[in-house]
Amino acid sequence: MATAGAPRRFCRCACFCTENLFVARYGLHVRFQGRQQLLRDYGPVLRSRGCLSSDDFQQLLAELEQEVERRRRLGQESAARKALIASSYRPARPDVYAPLQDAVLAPEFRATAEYSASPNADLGGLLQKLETLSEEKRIYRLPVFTAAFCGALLEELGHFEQSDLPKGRPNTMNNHGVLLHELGLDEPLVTPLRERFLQPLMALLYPEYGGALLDSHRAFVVKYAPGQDRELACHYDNAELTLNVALGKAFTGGALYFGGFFQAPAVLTETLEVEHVVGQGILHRGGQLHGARPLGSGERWNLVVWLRASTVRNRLCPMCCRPPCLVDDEGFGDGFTREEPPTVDVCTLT
Ligand SMILES: O=C(O)CCC(=O)C(=O)O
Ligand SMILES: [Fe+2]
Repeated sequence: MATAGAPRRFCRCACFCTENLFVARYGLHVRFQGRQQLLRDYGPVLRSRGCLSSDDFQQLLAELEQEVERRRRLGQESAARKALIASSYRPARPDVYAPLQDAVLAPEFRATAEYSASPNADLGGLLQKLETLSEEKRIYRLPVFTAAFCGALLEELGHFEQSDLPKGRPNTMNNHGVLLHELGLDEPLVTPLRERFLQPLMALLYPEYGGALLDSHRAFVVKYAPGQDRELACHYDNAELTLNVALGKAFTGGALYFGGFFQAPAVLTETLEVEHVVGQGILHRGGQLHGARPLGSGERWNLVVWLRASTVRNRLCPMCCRPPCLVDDEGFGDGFTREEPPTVDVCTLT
């Protein structure tokens, strides 16, 4: 039976501080446990990518040690930024922080979610309402937000960016953008979006990836602009499922590309290229390898929601592919829990 009241504690996996450290200069994700291990595991590939002198290696070591330190402090620093923003930031668009109104959602999105939650819904019926970008890769697209809401959100995010408040990085590969929970947008916007609209859809589309059991998320906006991040290397997400919505602005280039599935047998799959359509969201499995082509001109802002199901990830951490070694964390952490989610006790009122 559900125990009402006590907020759930979420955790991360200890591998966060040792695995998947991204070295942009050499286009490589590495595991890092110290100098000897790095040399042993990555010496040849690092040399082939230009890490030649002992100075190069020394610099790489220093960067990795710094990144490990940053990751160790991340949860606490993020909570401190959130508190500071809550106490001193004045939004340009307070309307964006209102509890999720149906009017900000594209009518097609509302109708699709409503259909998915209806008793007779099935996958075939849902697929008729989505654009299938790849049947084999199970990648779909549909309108999510109205153009007016995308504009309002961009205005608000731009205003926050201009402020002198501290900003967290969206993830370990993107350097520019905004973490929506730090801005206070999880409770009014992202959590209801996940619970009321995304979950019914994901339950039909990806049942074996926890689509019906989503219980947390990490939501952020990535920003690409000349002189800032321009592209994103191929990766998989720390998520069971992902929603990626194009918010604008005007830009050329920056298409997403999708390869095979992480850890799937290396079959020859063709790369799929997807152009962005403002207001529309792409749905994919977190383990689908993907990246972003270089931006040509303009600015590209996308809302990315990494959707997590503790029941699935508690068994196997998607980043280290081992049973997670749990470390208590702030907020939703990385979506792991020490217990299975409470089952809801359904009372029938007669
Ligand atoms: O550039 C994008 O829109 C994709 C971002 C992405 O894949 C991620 O942040 O996980
Ligand atoms: Fe991603």
